Amino acid sequence: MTTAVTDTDAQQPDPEERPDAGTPEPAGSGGDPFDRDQLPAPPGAPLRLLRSLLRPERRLVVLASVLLLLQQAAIQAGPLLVAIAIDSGVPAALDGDHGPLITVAVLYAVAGGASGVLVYAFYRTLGRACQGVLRDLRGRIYRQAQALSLDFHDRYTSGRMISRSTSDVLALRELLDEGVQTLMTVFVSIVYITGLLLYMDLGLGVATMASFVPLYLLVRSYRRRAGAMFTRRSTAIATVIVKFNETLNGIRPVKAFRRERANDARFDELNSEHCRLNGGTILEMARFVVLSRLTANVTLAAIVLWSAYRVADGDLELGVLAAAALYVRRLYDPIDRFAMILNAYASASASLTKIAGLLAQRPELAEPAEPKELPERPADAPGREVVFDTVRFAYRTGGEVLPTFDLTLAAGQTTAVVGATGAGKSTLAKLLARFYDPTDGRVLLDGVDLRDLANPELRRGVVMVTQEAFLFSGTVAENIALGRPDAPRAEIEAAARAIGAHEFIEALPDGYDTDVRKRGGRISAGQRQLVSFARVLLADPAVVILDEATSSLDIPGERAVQHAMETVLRDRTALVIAHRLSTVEVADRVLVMDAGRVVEDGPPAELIAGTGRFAALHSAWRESLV
Ligand SMILES: Nc1ncnc2c1ncn2[C@@H]1O[C@H](COP(=O)(O)OP(=O)(O)OP(=O)(O)O)[C@@H](O)[C@H]1O
Repeated sequence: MTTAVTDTDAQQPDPEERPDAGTPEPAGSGGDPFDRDQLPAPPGAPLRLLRSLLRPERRLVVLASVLLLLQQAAIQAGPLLVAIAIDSGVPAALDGDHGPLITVAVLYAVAGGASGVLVYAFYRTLGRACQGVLRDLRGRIYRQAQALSLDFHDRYTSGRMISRSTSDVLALRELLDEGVQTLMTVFVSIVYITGLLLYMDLGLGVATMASFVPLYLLVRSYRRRAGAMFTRRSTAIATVIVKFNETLNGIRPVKAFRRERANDARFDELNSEHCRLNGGTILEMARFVVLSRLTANVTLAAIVLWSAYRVADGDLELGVLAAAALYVRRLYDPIDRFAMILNAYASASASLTKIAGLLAQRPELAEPAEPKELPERPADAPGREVVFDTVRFAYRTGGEVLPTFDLTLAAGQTTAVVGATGAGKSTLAKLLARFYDPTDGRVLLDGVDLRDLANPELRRGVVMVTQEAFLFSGTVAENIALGRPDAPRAEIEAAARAIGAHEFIEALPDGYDTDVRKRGGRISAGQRQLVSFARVLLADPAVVILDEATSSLDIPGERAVQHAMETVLRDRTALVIAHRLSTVEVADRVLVMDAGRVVEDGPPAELIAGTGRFAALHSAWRESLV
């Protein structure tokens, strides 16, 4: 994949968009899935994703399960010991034999202590496994974000991507941090308690099991009602994040056009929608808590009453009644937390579905299975030949931009491309940089199709410098060495010197080691361009594509950039989207584009001497300079 040495796209505001807050459609229900917050994923993808995330942590999960089984065995022994104390210990003590009662008391204390230690070990072990899952998931989303093509990003927008890696991962974290532990504990305790009740008294065990039926129905209805709400809530929060991100990305136009009030109003609307949906989920939860508590209390009362009559009839021992009351209470105790867990589960499963949809996208610009090598070239060879061979291209979301395009750029030649806005200049450059693949035809570098080149080979071959030189966090030296991170300092400095950036870099607080994002490391637009040119010089690609900045710099700044640009273009094949007369004048060849076609092509002097569009453009340019 071609390296964009400087990247403006990351800073461009997203197009205005509104991912259907509150009205989610199921995936695959027609229309462009990119208009919705949820991309379609193959059936069962969320579950497969979860399994694949858990697989590397399976040892920890098994260990945690064993610890939980032991801990629950210890804690659930309590009521049984109480029953033994009441039914055997107390009568023996009344007869003067205190042994059984003391033994039971000691066992109770030991079980309590062991349960404490085991629960700590269980939380620690499962916590480690969950952290591993989340780390893996964040890594996958990040790698996927980088792997997917520009075409994907144009449509998906960075706000949604951020929402996937923040609020959606957070939803999963909430489930994993607490929910899973509670869920496992509840499940194991149900098994133990039911088993113990059945062991102590068959009738009690069966009655308790029967009481699960209404609870199960309640849980099922809650899940059904809350599930849809959670999907809508998670879409609504994604919309809030998208809006926030868009405003921050476009903070300059926001200020320039005084959009603050209008943005506030729109943000309030989205924020309120999220709050409304959040309120709805809370109400659902309250309903569930009330109904489930009612069911639990009625069941408990019924079981105690029935058991009391059986004790009175001599059919049941008093100790067993006490133990049964304790067990049934324990059984229903986590019911409140259960609602929270179900919430966390619904929220996490909505998020997991969205993440699975994103991860299911296949990068369109895949690396070739059998990459080809570029032909050897002498060290002093001036670049490589570029051929657009019957290329046609249409963006996914628009009509054809380049209808059947043929063009050869000779090795070492600098070609300036000019033309009206929307003529297709940037599209041409992006095809050469392999940000996109042609819809039809081929782009060849020294006779090799760009699609057949492995990423490192392509990176050595073609580099594109976009308009606003983007600096990544890190030092100036690291920024220059972006295309060759292992370059020695001497070479980094040599590149900076050749470009004319050395002096200003030396004048920074820490010279080449100045962090560009820290105080004192602020670098002007012209200086950023010089750094990005030094980057290209150090990466030394055979072909360089330059999208010249339209913003005018001051005259000394412009001269410095012009000089640096000439250094970068020397001895390579260059395609420059030119906005300055001085650039066009140093080119070997000028292409005038109109509606995706080359309408004039020739050396600048020849075109200027003619009567075509470039001659007219050129004289208008000259007049504007006078
Ligand atoms: N990501 C995209 N998705 C859909 N259509 C696009 C996309 N980018 C550009 N286009 C369309 O392709 C056509 C050519 O655009 P392109 O950016 O190549 O023109 P340009 O000559 O570079 O214009 P400018 O000088 O304004 O940058 C335009 O009609 C534009 O609307």
